[in-house]
Amino acid sequence: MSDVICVAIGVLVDGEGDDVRVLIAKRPESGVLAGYWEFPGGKLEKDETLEDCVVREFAEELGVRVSVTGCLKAVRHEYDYGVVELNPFYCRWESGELENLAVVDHRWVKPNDLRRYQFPEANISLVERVIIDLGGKVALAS
Ligand SMILES: Nc1nc2c([nH]c(=O)n2[C@@H]2O[C@H](COP(=O)(O)OP(=O)(O)OP(=O)(O)O)[C@@H](O)[C@H]2O)c(=O)[nH]1
Ligand SMILES: [Mg+2]
Repeated sequence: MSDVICVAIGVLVDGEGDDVRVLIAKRPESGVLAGYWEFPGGKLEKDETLEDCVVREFAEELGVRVSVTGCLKAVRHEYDYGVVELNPFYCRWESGELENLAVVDHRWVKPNDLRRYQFPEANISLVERVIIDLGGKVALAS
């Protein structure tokens, strides 16, 4: 089996309660998974921790400094170009203005609206997890 491609991605969260929003970014219209929406991130470099990787990717792709506040369960997915392991982290904004440096668009979306965007197949369970974590509560009958 070929090597697993190790990737760190960040779920940048802003606001709380009914105002909570998550940042998503659109991949370039050419290359792997062209035009899909994603959580910013990228491939782990040599001698780098997953947390350092996600912080570096936000700086490179969107020009902002973030910090890691938590982690989510890793997901493995087999694409035709190889097996990708996504290592997701919750992040918060620290400084800088968002710019589309290596993405073509970005949006702040309500967790429940994440399902309206086309994410890579590997992200499906992660999107559901984020919706639950960020308050996608089910109303309980009393
Ligand atoms: N960034 C990111 N990559 C994802 C997500 N979901 C997912 O399957 N991937 C896959 O993870 C792999 C690596 O991500 P990437 O293309 O962002 O890597 P990168 O920033 O280092 O880009 P580069 O290789 O052009 O330098 C790709 O195969 C991509 O399709 C996601 O939500 N965010
Ligand atoms: Mg990337």
